[in-house]
Amino acid sequence: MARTILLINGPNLNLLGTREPHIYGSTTLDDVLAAAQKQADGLGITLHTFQTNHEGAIVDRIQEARGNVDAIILNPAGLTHTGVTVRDALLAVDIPFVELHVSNIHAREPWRHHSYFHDKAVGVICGLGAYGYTAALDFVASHLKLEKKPAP
Ligand SMILES: O=C1C[C@@](O)(C(=O)O)C[C@@H](O)[C@@H]1O
Repeated sequence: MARTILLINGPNLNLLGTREPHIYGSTTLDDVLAAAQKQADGLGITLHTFQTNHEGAIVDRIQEARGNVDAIILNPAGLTHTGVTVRDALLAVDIPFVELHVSNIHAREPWRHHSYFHDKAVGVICGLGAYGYTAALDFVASHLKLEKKPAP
């Protein structure tokens, strides 16, 4: 069972709730994070959250997580379709992660169908709206079986 979880939200997700609400809904990122924190408290786990509009900052945050985070929940946002460096960082630190999208990327433009993460993710959640964050946290906290890894 994962004890410390890092939730990362990529570019433009700071605008969740006001950004294209017909696609992403009206729940704000603050709402999502408050609900996730409450859920984590109930599950008895530590939740760290991080949002940035900068790819390199995500790489830095993933590197910092090495050795002190059990699992990552990642909404890579637009970097889903371009983010080789974020993929490389996840593989480098070897922390299991769930890929999450608020919208169903497979029902959208063809270029959104490709993800640089899906083949390495433990699982992919997409199209469940803000509930996807609840589902991801519940899965990671309660169901993800973690193998003990030797310290780097
Ligand atoms: O910014 C985003 C958000 C997204 O990751 C989602 O949560 O549905 C889907 C991406 O294609 C898009 O670029």
